Amino acid sequence: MFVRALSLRDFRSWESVAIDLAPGRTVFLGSNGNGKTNLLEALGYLSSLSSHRVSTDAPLLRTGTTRAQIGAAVVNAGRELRVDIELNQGVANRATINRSPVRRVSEVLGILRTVLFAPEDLALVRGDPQERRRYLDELLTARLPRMAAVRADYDRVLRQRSALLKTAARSRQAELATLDVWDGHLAAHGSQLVAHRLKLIHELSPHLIEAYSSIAPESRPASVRYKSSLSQLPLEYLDVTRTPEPDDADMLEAVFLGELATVRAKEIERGVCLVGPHRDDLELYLGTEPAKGFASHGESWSFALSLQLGAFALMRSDGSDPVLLLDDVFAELDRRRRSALAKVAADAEQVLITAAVGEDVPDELEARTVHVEAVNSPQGRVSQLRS
Ligand SMILES: Nc1ncnc2c1ncn2[C@@H]1O[C@H](COP(=O)(O)OP(=O)(O)OP(=O)(O)O)[C@@H](O)[C@H]1O
Repeated sequence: MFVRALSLRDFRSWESVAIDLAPGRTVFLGSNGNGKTNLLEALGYLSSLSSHRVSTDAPLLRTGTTRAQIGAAVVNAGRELRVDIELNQGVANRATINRSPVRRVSEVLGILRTVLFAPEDLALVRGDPQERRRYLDELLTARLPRMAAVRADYDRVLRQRSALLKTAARSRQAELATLDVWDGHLAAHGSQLVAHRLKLIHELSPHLIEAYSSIAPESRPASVRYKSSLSQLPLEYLDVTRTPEPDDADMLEAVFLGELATVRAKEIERGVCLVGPHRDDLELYLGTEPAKGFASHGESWSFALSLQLGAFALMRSDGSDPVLLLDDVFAELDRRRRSALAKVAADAEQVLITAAVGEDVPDELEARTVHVEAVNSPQGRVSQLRS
C-alpha cells in the first residue's frame, strides 16, 4: 500500500500542509527540529491511533490550538480510501472514511498500515516490558483491527477491577461477589489477548530471526519468548515453535481464572491486579542471554531494527506491504546495518525517510527529496515545505 496524499492542520509544528506522495522512496530533509518527524508521527497516528513519542494526544495539537487534523489518501491494491482524523482538546476525537463520519475512531484502523522505525525503538530492547507489550499489541491490531476492541475491553475491565481491589484493600473487606464478576470479564478478554499475542509471536519469530541474522550475521542468534504472569500456564504454550490451536483461548481463560483465585488474597492485600497480559513481557534473547542488560549498543540497535523489519516482513506476508517509516535512523547505523536496511527499503512499496543531511541516506535508495524548514510566522514557529 502507499499514501498518495497527506494533509495536516495544526498538528505539532505544522499549521497547514498538503503533500502529494508517490510509491517508492521519499526523504524529508531538513535541519534538526524543523518538523520532519512530525510528518511521520502523523502517519503513525493514522495507522495506530497513537504516537510513538507521547502517550497522550495533547502534545500533538499545535501550541495554542484546540484541534489537530490528519488526513491521507491511501491506495491499497489499486483501491483508494480517504481517511481523516480530528484530534480535539476536551472533546472526543472524530474520524471520517471517504468523508463519511464513522461511529468509532477505531474504525479507521487497518486502512493505513505502517511500520515505523525510530530512535525511540531502542527502548524496545532496553526499556520496560510495557514498551514490548505496546509493540506486540500495535502489530496485533495492525494485522487484526478487531483486536483494538479486545484491548480496549481488557483495559476497561482492568481499570474497574483495580479500583475495586483498591477499595477492598482500604476497607479490608472485599465485595467478593462483584470481584467474581470482574474476574470473569478479565479472564475472558485477557485470554483472548494472550492467545493472539502467542499466535503473533509464533508467526513473527522466523521473520525476526532472519532479519537479525542478516543485519548482524556475526552476532549470536536472536530469539524471543513470551513471559506470562500466569504461573500455572503449561510451558509448552510459551514455546514459539508450537502451532497455536483454535481452543487455546479457552484453555488460557481456565488457567487465568484459576490463577486469579490463587492470588486473590494477595491482590486484595496489595490493591492491584497481579496477573494478566498487562504484567506480561516479550523477552528478547541473544544466544542464551537476555538482550536487556547484556546486548551491546550495536546489538541493541540491531535487535530493535529486527523487531521492526520482522513486523514488516510479517505484514508483507499477509499480502500487502505496509508503508515503511524510517525516522532519522540511517545516521545511527554502521555500514553493514545501513545496507541491510537499505535493501529492505529499496524493495518496499513505499518508504518515507527523515534525515538531517542527505549524506545520511544511502545513495542506492534513489529517493525523491522533499525539503522541510521551520519559519517564524504570526502563528509562531511553524514548519513548511521548501520548494
Ligand atoms: N504541539 C506543538 N506545537 C508546536 N510546535 C511543536 C509541537 N510539538 C513539537 N513542536 C515543534 O516541532 C519541532 C520538532 O519537530 P520534529 O520532531 O519533527 O523535528 P525533526 O525535524 O524531526 O528534528 P530532528 O532532526 O532533530 O529529529 C520542534 O521545534 C518543536 O518545538
